[in-house]
Amino acid sequence: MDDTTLGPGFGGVRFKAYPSTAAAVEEAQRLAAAMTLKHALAELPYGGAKSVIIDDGLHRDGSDRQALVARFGSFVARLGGLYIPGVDMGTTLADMTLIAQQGAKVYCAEHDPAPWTARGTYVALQAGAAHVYGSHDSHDSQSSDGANAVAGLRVSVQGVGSVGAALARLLAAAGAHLIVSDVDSGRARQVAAEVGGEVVDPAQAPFVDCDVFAPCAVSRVITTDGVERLRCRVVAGAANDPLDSPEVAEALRRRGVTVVPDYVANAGGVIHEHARAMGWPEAQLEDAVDAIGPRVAEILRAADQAQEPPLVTAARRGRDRLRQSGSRGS
Ligand SMILES: NC(=O)c1ccc[n+]([C@@H]2O[C@H](COP(=O)([O-])OP(=O)(O)OC[C@H]3O[C@@H](n4cnc5c(N)ncnc54)[C@H](O)[C@@H]3O)[C@@H](O)[C@H]2O)c1
Repeated sequence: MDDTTLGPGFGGVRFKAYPSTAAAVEEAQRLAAAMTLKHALAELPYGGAKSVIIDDGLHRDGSDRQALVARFGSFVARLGGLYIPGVDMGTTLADMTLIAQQGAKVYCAEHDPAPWTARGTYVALQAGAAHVYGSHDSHDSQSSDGANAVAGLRVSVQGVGSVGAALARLLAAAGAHLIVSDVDSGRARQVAAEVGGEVVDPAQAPFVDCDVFAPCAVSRVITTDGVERLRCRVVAGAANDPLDSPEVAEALRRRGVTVVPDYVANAGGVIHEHARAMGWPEAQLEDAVDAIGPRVAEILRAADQAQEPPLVTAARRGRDRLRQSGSRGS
């Protein structure tokens, strides 16, 4: 749990192997802090939280996995609604149902948020591409028309799971050239065939010759050492926490690489969950997710003006919202 100023902590459950328990805890803390900012910037009534289940290789499938997820669910139930879990890398809708069966409130048990996360990431990527490369529509440099902003660009998508594959399809339909990668090489080949793209080694995904790098898998994929090796001018993807440190954000800015803040780009999924819980009509949900595009464009312009990384601008705006909301509540 990071912050509950705006409401109960809401954030996904990540099921993944870690080099140590400390590394798992650190990742959960960093991701929870990003969830706080994500909800604040998307104007949602939730706090920031995240959880990880450490994959020890013994509980990946079948009844062993079910027992582990159920145990996790009992723990969440004891928190009495303070934490609302949802899906994240490595967890499924079935896992959320199992957690709910232990008495916990969950999101994502009935509807997969991934298509909405992909849609939001897509409009965020368009906004990043329009900001750096301009829109192909000369009348409106802030055009939200994806075909105009991304047509002809080379986009490297790292991780073509639920979100990455959907994003790749949207980009291909808009005329982008796709370079796809995944540690599951069969999946990478399948998606590449579908979108008419090429496959590269996942470790090389950030460094291939491309205009946009879209991290859609694990966290902290761009490190200080990697900054000089990037060839794109835009980083915009769904992966949470893609930069290794704040220093990397500043180094990228100095190098002329625009990083679209991850927690602004990938908010489509949480907006979708809130919309379902509130019974919003489809058009209201679509509008709220598509509003990510103009929000990103605005943050990028403000960051340029302030000569700071967009992540710094976005974090300040998120904290301002928390402060305003905290003082209204007191
Ligand atoms: N699902 C959502 O709605 C949602 C919402 C917000 C943020 N995100 C973030 O987006 C990212 C992807 O989420 P997802 O739901 O698509 O997960 P997923 O588990 O469906 O897909 C992840 C994919 O990445 C691949 N992968 C794992 N490690 C990799 C590596 N080192 N290099 C390349 N590929 C690798 C996996 O094989 C898999 O195909 C995660 O960082 C997640 O936290 C997802």
